[in-house]
Amino acid sequence: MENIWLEAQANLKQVLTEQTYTTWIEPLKFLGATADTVVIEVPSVFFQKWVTEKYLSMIKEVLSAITSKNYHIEFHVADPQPESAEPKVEKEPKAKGKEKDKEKEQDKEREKDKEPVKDKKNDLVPNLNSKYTFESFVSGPSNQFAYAASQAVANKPATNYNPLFIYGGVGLGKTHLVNAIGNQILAKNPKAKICYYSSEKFMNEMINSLRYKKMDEFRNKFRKMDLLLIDDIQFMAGKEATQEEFFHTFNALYESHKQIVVTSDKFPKDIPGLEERLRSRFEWGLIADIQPPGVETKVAILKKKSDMHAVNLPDDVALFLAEGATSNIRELEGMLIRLEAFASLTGQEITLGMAKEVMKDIIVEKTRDISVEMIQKTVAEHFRIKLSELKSDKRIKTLVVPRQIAIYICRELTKASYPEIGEKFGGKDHSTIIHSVKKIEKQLAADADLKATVEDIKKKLFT
Ligand SMILES: Nc1ncnc2c1ncn2[C@@H]1O[C@H](COP(=O)(O)OP(=O)(O)OP(=O)(O)O)[C@@H](O)[C@H]1O
Repeated sequence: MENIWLEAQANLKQVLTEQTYTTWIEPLKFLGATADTVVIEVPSVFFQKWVTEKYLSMIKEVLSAITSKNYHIEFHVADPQPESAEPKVEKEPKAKGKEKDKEKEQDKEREKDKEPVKDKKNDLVPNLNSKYTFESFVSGPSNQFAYAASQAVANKPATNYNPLFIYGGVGLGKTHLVNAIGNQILAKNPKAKICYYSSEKFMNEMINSLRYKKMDEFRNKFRKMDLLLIDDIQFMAGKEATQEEFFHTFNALYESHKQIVVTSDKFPKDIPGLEERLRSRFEWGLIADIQPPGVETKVAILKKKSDMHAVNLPDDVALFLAEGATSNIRELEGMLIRLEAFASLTGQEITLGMAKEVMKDIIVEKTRDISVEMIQKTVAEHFRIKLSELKSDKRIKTLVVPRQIAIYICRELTKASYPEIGEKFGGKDHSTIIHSVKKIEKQLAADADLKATVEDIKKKLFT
């Protein structure tokens, strides 16, 4: 059994980054095994908690791939002192104030493995994520404005677009773009003083500086920057003292012609609790948005990421993932990594069948959450018609087509039966529902506009 454990570790080494492997998996020691349990020694309680949370399911998967058996894992703590032997993991490059999905947590964990750019000539090591570059960013219609603006700023900082304000929904690439600006400027000028901060980190550091009477140090640090990147400014909303401090930092940098880049999940005017004077300053420069990506851009991102991981991702699989995912690219990446891990752990090529199997919980769960009512509301809004009209029996074309589309999507994305759908569409007979579904199915094969409309509505449902 010990050999099996060593093989499992070797397999995990293939799929985890080197740092994750050496930090979390290598220190795990095989102690013994019974018929259904493997006993593993972990250095500390903290270690055990972390490995259980992050890697236990993966360890079990690998063991079961090797032995075709499902083992329990029992941890034995070598040093039961809580928190001792806590491995030194690079700190999270950005702290967030909001709870995000599990996928994001896993993603954050992976991000911790990424080396910050280190430069000995620079007294302040820029805490940029070196993997977030323009080269690794896929531009498409949804993000090309923000992409071009970021490149312009990176090429000529503090010239035309100062500040640059990038806004967009969760996981759409804002952090990636601001880091890309920093990385490009740093590549050209390794002495450039660059600082990437989440607004939460800015606030926490300010509070600490106040507490330990180090405000001068805090202020000077920011005010000597050539480039200040502040991520997720919306978290400063309602925090008056932080906004006040940031306002002065902003002015000092702006007046000395230093570049400021800010990101947010909303347009400045739509951030409640953001002071007017900051809002108006954000509007002095350029405001660029990132919209949710279309399926083509999602496919391109998947292809790029899989190429970067040197993994062959067939086109049909990329399309399957792109269509099944929401617009959150972090979630899309999570799916890809899961698939790549599965393929690597089982030694198989990635195929559509495998992807469907591996993603079945993720993609089905999502479809299960969609209700007939949600579909009706989304379709009615999309076509700007009343909900009552959508459900009615009126036979005018502007109502019939949306109604049939809504019925088709209900059949595709919910578990509702034909009679149940009929019931929710004003008590229609199930044969009417079948007719609508068939009609749209047939037209979809030939009508690209209809296909785009259905895609668009589905995208809205998943966003
Ligand atoms: N166009 C893109 N090309 C390649 N990768 C992308 C693209 N957009 C996003 N990503 C990837 O998706 C992940 C999430 O992106 P990022 O963290 O930049 O999103 P965000 O908009 O800052 O999210 P949040 O709202 O949570 O702050 C990152 O790993 C990033 O590399």
